Amino acid sequence: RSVIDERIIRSKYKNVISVGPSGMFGTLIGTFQLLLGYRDFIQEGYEKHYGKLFRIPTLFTMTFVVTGHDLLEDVRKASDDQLSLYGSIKEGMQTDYTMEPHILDNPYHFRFVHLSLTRDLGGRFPELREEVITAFSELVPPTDDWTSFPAWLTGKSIVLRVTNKLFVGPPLCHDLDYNDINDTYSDALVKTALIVGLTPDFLKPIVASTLYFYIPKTLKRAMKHVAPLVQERLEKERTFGKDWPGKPNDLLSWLMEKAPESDKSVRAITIRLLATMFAAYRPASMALTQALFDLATYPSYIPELRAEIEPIVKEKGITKESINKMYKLDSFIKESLRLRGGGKSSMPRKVLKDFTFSDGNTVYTGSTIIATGYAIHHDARHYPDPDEFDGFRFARLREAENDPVRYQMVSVGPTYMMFGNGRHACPGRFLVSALLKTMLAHVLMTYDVKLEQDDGVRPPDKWFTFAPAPNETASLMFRKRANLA
Ligand code: HEM
Repeated sequence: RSVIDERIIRSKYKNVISVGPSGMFGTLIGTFQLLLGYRDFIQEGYEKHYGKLFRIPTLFTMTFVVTGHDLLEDVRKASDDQLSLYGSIKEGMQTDYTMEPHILDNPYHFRFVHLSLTRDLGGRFPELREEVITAFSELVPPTDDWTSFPAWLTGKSIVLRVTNKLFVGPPLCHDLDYNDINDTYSDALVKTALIVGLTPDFLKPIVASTLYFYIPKTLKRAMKHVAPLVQERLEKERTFGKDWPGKPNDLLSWLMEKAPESDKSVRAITIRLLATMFAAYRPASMALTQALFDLATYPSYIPELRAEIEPIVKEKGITKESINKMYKLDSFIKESLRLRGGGKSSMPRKVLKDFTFSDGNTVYTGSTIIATGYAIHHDARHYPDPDEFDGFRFARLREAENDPVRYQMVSVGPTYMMFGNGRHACPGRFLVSALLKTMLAHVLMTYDVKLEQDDGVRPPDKWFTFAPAPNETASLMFRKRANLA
């Protein structure tokens, strides 16, 4: 859209509350503030105009922030052809330039998470638990003396390995180079998307091709690992038939079988593998690292968590059923997610058709709307002492209301936005809840954990555009649990 079109569209919005920069120079500044402090406008708007729609202009886009229960419900109920998650990912991740044009016209790879992963979770749990235990024993070997491990790197490595067990299976899920490629690819995507996103449309192809070189390079590296595996599985299929004995139940098999014929090349399959991993491992690694930081920062929770976990594990071991009973642990992790996550910009939706909210405001085609999970999670209307870490907050609510479902980690709603809300709420949350509880239960049973510095100060989060991320450089200390034989 030209700048003139943009100004005409903006004039239609003059009745919607405006927050942040205004006027031509204001919007120019606003664009730079996107990188520097744009998220503060979102917070400011939320605090001043709670329950209303407000807009924040930048040079190339108009972002609308939805606040309060009723407007969030409007978004939840809207159809995909009005408000589109994929449209906003396409724009936010600049997928035409960073992944594959049209990848989000048919994101069939996500259906693996919706259909296969979640449905088979119970049956697959024992192998996942084994992978968690082996990953910890190799990456955090229990020692008699305190040993320091880089928290973010270790958290990422464990999550990549366990998730890749479900995506490509062994031995590739243990391959350090392949796991590193998944990490590098995600990092390259985020950085490239940010720069291309700030570039005017007519320059995007040029800018993308300049920056793009390390995405194809990483893709080629990944294809070198995936190609022989595809070949091997195709040969087995030719020899033993479609359902050959020992056929792995993973994303790779799923893609080889379910991808449209035009997408059966190694390249197309590898892109979908990497794209699914991008959605999965980064938020899951952040959640694990943050929960470990919280365990080390607030050690007073450890005895009560152990008192909950130990008898359950003694009776049944760590199983899908037994982790369901660990509701204090569930509460602890959920509180960590609430306090550290959500993002100032969450649940993004691209407006594909003019959309009128229940308060009468209309947003026009081409705009973007967001909610602000971080502000919601830090709002005293929803959470008393919202900036405090209260590990058993949700466990107490569950007990007080005798409601085993409403306050669990996987339950979504307008006051808990970690996994979004509505038909696009994260389908991986059932897996991630099972994984995080298994990991934390294993850590509590096997190790003592503490901060590297004995000052009780939690390593500060690092903000990247709209969302806080765990401290990347801090380490955590582990040792074999004191009374463990
Ligand atoms: C703590 C970890 C995770 C967090 C915080 C998280 C968060 C989210 C959020 C906020 C959304 C968008 C929801 C919306 O806009 O309404 C989403 C979507 C999605 N997530 Fe997750 N996620 C996590 C882990 C995972 C994992 C492990 C997987 C895969 C195994 C996964 C797969 C997906 C997919 C496929 C979508 C797109 C849903 C759709 O197509 O409708 N996520 N996630």
